[in-house]
Amino acid sequence: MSEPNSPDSLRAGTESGEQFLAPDGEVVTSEDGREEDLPDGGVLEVDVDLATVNPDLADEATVAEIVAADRTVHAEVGEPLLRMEGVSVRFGGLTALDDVSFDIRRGEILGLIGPNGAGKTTAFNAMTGVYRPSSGRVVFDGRPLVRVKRNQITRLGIARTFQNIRLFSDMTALENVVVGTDARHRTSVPGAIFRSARHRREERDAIDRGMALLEFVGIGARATHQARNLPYGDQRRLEIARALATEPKLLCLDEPAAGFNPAEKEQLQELVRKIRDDGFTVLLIEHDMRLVMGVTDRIVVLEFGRKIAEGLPAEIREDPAVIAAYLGVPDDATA
Ligand SMILES: Nc1ncnc2c1ncn2[C@@H]1O[C@H](COP(=O)(O)OP(=O)(O)OP(=O)(O)O)[C@@H](O)[C@H]1O
Repeated sequence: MSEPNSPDSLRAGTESGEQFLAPDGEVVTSEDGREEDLPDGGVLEVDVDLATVNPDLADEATVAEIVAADRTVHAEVGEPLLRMEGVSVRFGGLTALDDVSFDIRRGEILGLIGPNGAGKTTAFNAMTGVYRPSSGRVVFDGRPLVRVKRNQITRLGIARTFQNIRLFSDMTALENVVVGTDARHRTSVPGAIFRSARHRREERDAIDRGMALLEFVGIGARATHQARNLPYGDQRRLEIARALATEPKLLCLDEPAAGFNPAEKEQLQELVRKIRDDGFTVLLIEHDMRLVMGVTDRIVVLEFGRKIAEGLPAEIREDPAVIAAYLGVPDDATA
């Protein structure tokens, strides 16, 4: 499903009527294409004095340490974190995903590729709780997702970015990220209103972590810029920072390089590697084959809703079924 790539797509909910997960895990409906409201009636007050932000954030190792997720993950590194087990998704008479099985292993960057209409987005939606499989199941960190509501997915540890950038466009970059860290806060609404010591501490931590996240993705200097005024590439980075703010066990990136020039794609590769090296597991759906081949640890290939190949990038590149599926794609795009 191709998406517009202009900054105009910054406005949330441009896919009319579609529901999506807000950073606090609530389901937000944006039927009329307007920006979504603040979660929980605007409890959030982010009034940031950057002078108070941790000076240690100039140090890359400290930044990486703050950004790393503080979560218990049951899967060991290299073991399956998410399992697609014989998943089929049907829309009326159309089988968009047909008995598809594969694993995403903890600590890897898995690429999910395939020609247009192959079922990538459908698979992505099945594993992020947007679609319930017609048959088969998705198991995430040992827990079947069958009865999990969409608004629990973020809390369970799956974060995603969208083909169509979705940010709080009137908020600053830092505020956008702090909203994401807020998804993991434990303070009650009364706690927030009376600004309890715990709430103040959480707020300070959230701002520290928010700044670290912005540094991590390379836009620390733009912390106080309104999201709508950021260059397109920085908006994409901000989306990734916001997803990381929820401390996900699995980060799903849906065509993060859409609209990027070659230099930006190169930088994105570096960022995705850095995210993996910081202990996150990454699923990458991406059309740009050069980027996919250059950054992923393993690749799963779909065609007409079926898995036709799975393996290391070098194996996938040589796979006759994959080559046949991509016939017509110019050589330089697959190099
Ligand atoms: N909500 C829907 N209702 C009906 N058909 C759908 C729906 N979503 C996807 N499809 C169909 O399912 C098939 C797989 O679509 P999907 O978007 O998952 O493919 P994709 O690999 O992500 O494609 P692209 O690379 O173009 O984004 C296509 O034939 C598509 O038209």
